[in-house]
Amino acid sequence: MEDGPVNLREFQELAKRNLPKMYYDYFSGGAEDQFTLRENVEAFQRIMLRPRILVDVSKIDMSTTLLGYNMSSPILVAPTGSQQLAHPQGELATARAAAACNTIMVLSFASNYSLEDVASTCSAVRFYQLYVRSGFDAFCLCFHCFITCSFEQFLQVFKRRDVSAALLQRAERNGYKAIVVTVDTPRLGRREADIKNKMIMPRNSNLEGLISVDVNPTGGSKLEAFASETLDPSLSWKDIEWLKSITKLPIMVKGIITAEDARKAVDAGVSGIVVSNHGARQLDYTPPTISVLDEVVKAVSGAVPVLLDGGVRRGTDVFKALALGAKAVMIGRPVVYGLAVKGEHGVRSVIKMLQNELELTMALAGCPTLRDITRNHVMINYERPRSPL
Ligand SMILES: Cc1cc2nc3c(=O)[nH]c(=O)nc-3n(C[C@H](O)[C@H](O)[C@H](O)COP(=O)(O)O)c2cc1C
Ligand SMILES: CCCCC(=O)C(=O)O
Repeated sequence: MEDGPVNLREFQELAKRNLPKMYYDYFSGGAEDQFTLRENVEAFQRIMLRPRILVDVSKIDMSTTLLGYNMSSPILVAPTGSQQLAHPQGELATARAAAACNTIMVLSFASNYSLEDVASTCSAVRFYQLYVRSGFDAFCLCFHCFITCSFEQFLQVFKRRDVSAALLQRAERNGYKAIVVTVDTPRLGRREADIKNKMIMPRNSNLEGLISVDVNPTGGSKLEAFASETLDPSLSWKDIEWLKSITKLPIMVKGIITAEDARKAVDAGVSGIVVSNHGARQLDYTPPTISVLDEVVKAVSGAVPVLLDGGVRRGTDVFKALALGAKAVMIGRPVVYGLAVKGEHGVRSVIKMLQNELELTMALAGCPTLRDITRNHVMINYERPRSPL
């Protein structure tokens, strides 16, 4: 008999028992009615598998590459903020676990440990997730925009560049291999549990010395207050161009769920796209990510790798995403639950569990390598099943 949780859902139940309600609600919650939160998971359950038989599956190879970096399987760690609320070792533990599993961790802009601390804790390949932020704390001069923009536009651009540029430089210096720009968060989604709980705003080491944010101590969610002072709602496609101009690192965009935006992203010269609705924490009633993967993959037509996150809880879910054209998937909440249950060891167990499930799925579906997984291995019915009553 196995000890401890045997699947990712059981990790969630244990995490719920281990964590204070405020923190569990923050990690598990979604926006408003949480319709998309449920759908992200349930949409996977409306896709059936079409296994092929009598294929030699005595050896299964799950290894792959992303932007030229080797990975043991197509499962990455998504950026999630404030991991110290789950475990004192926070992002350090997650980074070590990702390294041990030979996968890539995307470190959140909203991490508690600094990107330097995380870099020095392990030598694995890491990406850095960036929110482009606003604020007037320090200025850097940009003559190009001074000449080409109105004064108002100039100030707009001016005010958000310094901190983002500083973070990019630090990411480069500390060996991060790509920048993942999150583009679905011009403002924070309305997370009602956080409002009720008066969610705290934990320490953000990356921003220390760069900005000081005045978070209203009497309001609802402090995280929301922090976000409204920190995130830049004027971010637009031209800023992707600017980011590209100030870093040599490849830039991926995270938060695309339409073919139209996927085409724009390719035109803007990004190196990868993450189909994501931010784990249903931003705009409620967006479609579940797995249901729009197909349209994004078609629009991109192989120009850049397409990743997916949102609701991936089973090896079969990973398989379904790959069958629909994803190069890899990312997991958000399950990692945090693993962290809350058993720190680094818990995160390792979560990643390994999903990898083992994927390996078994590939064997049972007659796919010895990732290349063997095709569109013909899935059957889709995105209609919500009717209640039998
Ligand atoms: C607690 C929490 C914090 C998150 N913080 C960030 C963040 O700082 N930056 C970001 O781009 N996405 C963030 N996300 C979104 C995740 O990167 C990812 O898109 C999402 O969690 C995937 O869905 P899943 O949790 O169902 O796997 C966060 C998600 C959660 C649950
Ligand atoms: C402003 C930081 C927000 C972190 C985040 O992205 C999330 O909680 O979903």
